[in-house]
This record gives sequence, C-alpha cells and structure tokens, in this order.
Amino acid sequence: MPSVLLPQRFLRPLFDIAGIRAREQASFAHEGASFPMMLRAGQALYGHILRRQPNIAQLAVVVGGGNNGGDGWIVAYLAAQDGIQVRVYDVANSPRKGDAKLAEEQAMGHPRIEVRSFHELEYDSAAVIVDALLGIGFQAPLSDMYEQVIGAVNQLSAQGAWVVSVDCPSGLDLHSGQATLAVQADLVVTFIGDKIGHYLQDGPVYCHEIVTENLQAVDLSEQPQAYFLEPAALDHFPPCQRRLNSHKGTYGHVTVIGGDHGFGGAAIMASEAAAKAGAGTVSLLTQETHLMAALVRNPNVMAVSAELADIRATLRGEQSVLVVGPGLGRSAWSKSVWQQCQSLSQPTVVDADGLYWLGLSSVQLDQLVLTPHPGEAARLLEKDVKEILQDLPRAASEIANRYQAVVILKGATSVVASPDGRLMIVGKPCPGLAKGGSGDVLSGMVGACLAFYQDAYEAAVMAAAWHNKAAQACSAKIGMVAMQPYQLLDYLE
Ligand SMILES: NC(=O)C1=CN([C@@H]2O[C@H](COP(=O)(O)OP(=O)(O)OC[C@H]3O[C@@H](n4cnc5c(N)ncnc54)[C@H](O)[C@@H]3O)[C@@H](O)[C@H]2O)[C@@H](O)CC1
Ligand SMILES: Nc1ncnc2c1ncn2[C@@H]1O[C@H](COP(=O)(O)OP(=O)(O)O)[C@@H](O)[C@H]1O
Ligand SMILES: [K+]
Repeated sequence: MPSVLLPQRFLRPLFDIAGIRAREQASFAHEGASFPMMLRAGQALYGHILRRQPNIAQLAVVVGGGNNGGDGWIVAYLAAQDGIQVRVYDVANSPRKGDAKLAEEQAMGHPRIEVRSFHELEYDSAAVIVDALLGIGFQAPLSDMYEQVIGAVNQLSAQGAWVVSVDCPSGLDLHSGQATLAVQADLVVTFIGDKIGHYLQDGPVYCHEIVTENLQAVDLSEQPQAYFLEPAALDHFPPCQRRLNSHKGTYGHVTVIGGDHGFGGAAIMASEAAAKAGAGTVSLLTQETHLMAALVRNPNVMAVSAELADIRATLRGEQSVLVVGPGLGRSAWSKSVWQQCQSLSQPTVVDADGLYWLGLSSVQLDQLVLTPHPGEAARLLEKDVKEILQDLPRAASEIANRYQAVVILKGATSVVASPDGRLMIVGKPCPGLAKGGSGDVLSGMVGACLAFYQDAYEAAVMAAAWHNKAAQACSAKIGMVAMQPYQLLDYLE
C-alpha cells in the first residue's frame, strides 16, 4: 500500500511567532540593519496592490503604533511617489520608535499624503484600504479605539472596498487563530513565513487569500511548527485510489462498532462512509434493532447483531480495521463492547463515545487513530475547552503523545498530529459540516483509509482532508443549510 504520498510542494510550512521573530532577528544581524527589511515588506505589499488594483487612484492606509504600522507608512510613501492620493488614518497613541518612526518620517509631509483622524475613516471613499494596524505584536484584547477602527474598515469592505492586510488581519491572534473582531481581508500579504494562526479557528474566516513574501530572510535550521495541506494536493490523490488490476482484498476490511439504542444512525453512517470512501468490505456490529435499517440503507455493508455475535466473528485477519464509538453510548453494553476491543490488536479508530471509554481505560496499539472534537480533547487531557482552543496544535500533540496515537483534533480546520511529531492542518471552514453526524462520517472514512494506507498519519490526513473537500463540493451543490453530512460521500472524487 502507498506510503509517504504527499509531495512537499503541497505542504505549506507554518511557523509560530517565536520562530518568525528568530528569523527576523537573524536576518537583521546578517544584513547589519533592520530598516531595509521593512522597505522590502512595503515594496512587496505595494507590488501586490498594483497587480490586483492596477487603476488605483486613491488609497486609504490605516496605521498602528508598531512596525506593522511602519510597513503601512512605507506603502503610503510608495503610493504617493507614484501619483496616488493617500489618506493615512493614524491610530498610534504614543510616538513611534525605531523602524516605524523612520518609515513615518520618510512619508510625513509628502504633498500627496494627508493624515486624518481615525474618526473620519468611515467616510473614506478609497476603493483600496491597507490594514497596517496590528501584526505579530498583537496581544488580545483589542482596545476600544482599535475595535472602532476595525469595525469601520469592515464596514467599508462591506460597501465594496478591497482590503489588503499587512502580515495578518488586524485583531487575529496569530498563535491561536482566535479573534473576537478582526479585519475582513481580501488579501493578506504575510512576511517571512506563514503563521500558524492564519490557518486555525477564525484565521481562515478573515484571510480570504494569503500570499507569502520571504523578504530575503535568512533560513534557520529549525523546522516549521506544522504544515498546511494545500487542497490542490487532493486533485492528485483520491481517498483510496483504485488500481485497475485489484480486488476487494486490496482495499481491506473495516468493522464499525456502535449504535446503542437511540443512536443507530451514527454507526450506520460511519459504516456507509467506510464503504463509500473505498474500503474493500465493511461490517457493522450494532444493536439488533438497527439491522433492518442498516441493510435497507446500504446492503453492501454486512450488518451483524451485537446480541448474536462478538467482534472477533466479524474480523477478516489481523489487518481488519475497527472503528469503535459512533453512537456507542455509555451503557453496560457499550462498556462490554469496549472491553472486547481492548483484548484485540487490530488497527483501530476511536471516536465519540469510544473516546469516553478510552479516557477511563486506555489501549496500546501499533495503529491507533483518535478523532476528538475540542470537548472530547479537553476530557482526554483533563483540561477545560478554553485551554484547548488557545493552542490546538499543542493539545493534539499532547493527546498523540499520551495515547501513542495519531490524532485528528476536529474543527473548522482540523489538526492532525502524530506521536512522532508530525503536524498537519487540513481543510477550510465549511459550516455545512456543523451538524451531528459529520464526525460519524469522518470516523468511517478514517477506517477505510487506515485499511488502505500503511501509515496511520497519512490515512488520517487523507480522510480529514477529503471529508472537508467533499463537504465543500456537496454544500456548493445542495446548500450549507440543507446538506446532510452523509451526502458528502457522493463527492469523494
Ligand atoms: N522590524 C522590521 O523591520 C519588520 C517588521 N515587520 C512588521 O512588523 C510587525 C511586527 O511589529 P511589532 O512587533 O512592532 O508589532 P505590531 O506592529 O504588530 O504591534 C505592536 C503595536 O500594537 C500595539 N498593540 C498590541 N496589542 C494591542 C491591542 N490589543 N490593542 C491595541 N494596541 C495593541 C502595541 O502597543 C504596539 O504599538 C510584523 O507583523 C510585520 O508587519 C515586517 O515588516 C518585517 C520587517
Ligand atoms: N464550520 C465547520 N467547518 C468545517 N468543518 C466543520 C465545521 N463544523 C464541523 N466541522 C467538521 O465536522 C465534524 C464534526 O465532528 P463532531 O463534532 O464529532 O460531530 P458528530 O460526532 O456530532 O457528528 C468534524 O470533522 C469537523 O471538522
Ligand atoms: K495588519
């Protein structure tokens, strides 16, 4: 079965703030000065504005008190030199220092630059706005004044202005990806390297497009904190790629175990997902009352009564994959099912209530994939959800280490972590998935991929990425509100 399938060109390196600051400092030391890098940042940004908005006649630049604002002053100066009328809205509440001061001094007094009070921003008529309020130096929460200015930028954006953010949409925390209010950026020009917060939680909500400008920063030996899987990668790799001369055994066997009374649908959806994601054969072990529904829904799945058979009877060799948890419940039956699973050494996916049982009594397996949402992650780590959301990559890695498992920490984008340190962020926000059942569909898909790929991390990445990509295609056709999670299974190639 294929391994190491994701070519480097589809993996976008993501850095934490400390990594970016280290590269910035090393670059200043190498060059013997810091201002040239700010000049390159302003030039790069201005270049993007001209390419996207070649007929620009007026420009509004909103500048904060730090170096992000310094970049904004450089852009203001370059535009003014080019004959563009520039209005600068200055939000700094104390005199600038260092490079930002130099940038301000260079631009100040230019006949085509007018400095206005930020109160007037909402009346500005420029078609292009540069957001240079806050960059990597932002510390939440936003002050009232910044909130007001960000609100005004977003209002102009809603009225049709094109907004480009310097380094990041102001208000976005580039560590966690959280924002209470941030600039809606049509384009983000980010410097030195992509920051992880651009890709987590609210990050993708505010960054409609991101381009990266390296600014000739020196390379350090340190590795990126994580990678983002470019969705284009999936154009080349269907979830469990078919081979011409293959048979059902080529694609492995998955047993889904779950569906206590009242939760039959979860296990049925997971089994259908395993089948439609490409597993060679699929069994479903569930409460007897759900058998008829399961067989009518998908006769391709071998539905077995949990009252008449145990899990071993459904297995087809050592590599049969278990998906334990969808609708499993927390009853005495659920507990006995979990105990049976603990005595087996199959490659296993644990989801939903399976994660509840795992938290009480763990398993050690060569191939184990866990698929918690932040609430389940909090339980596994004995933390509160707020703490998990402040650092999703860290939470995913901690679970991966504690349980020696590959982890998919689910959200608007999902973080996949391996105990060997690999970290990948996959997906784009798709609120059509914000419905019960989406997780059950994912767990079945992970089962199919785990039966197909040698490497559990790659299996998890492929399943999570395809779940998201198919949901986007499905919601585009059916609608974000109406789509049902299992319908995404018809958009898997
Ligand atoms: N030094 C340089 O030459 C370079 C700097 N770069 C730019 O510099 C930025 C980083 O600059 P800084 O470290 O000065 O940081 P920022 O400019 O991002 O932010 C610091 C400023 O924002 C204020 N601030 C922080 N949190 C706030 C809040 N919650 N409410 C209101 N005000 C708040 C601070 O008081 C300070 O004035 C990068 O994002 C990038 O845009 C790039 O141009 C690369 C080169
Ligand atoms: N807004 C969203 N954007 C993208 N994906 C989402 C969004 N909301 C939910 N999802 C995805 O849907 C799935 C939800 O899983 P989970 O919370 O376990 O739901 P359930 O088990 O109730 O079906 C996860 O894969 C998650 O990544
Ligand atoms: K900014």
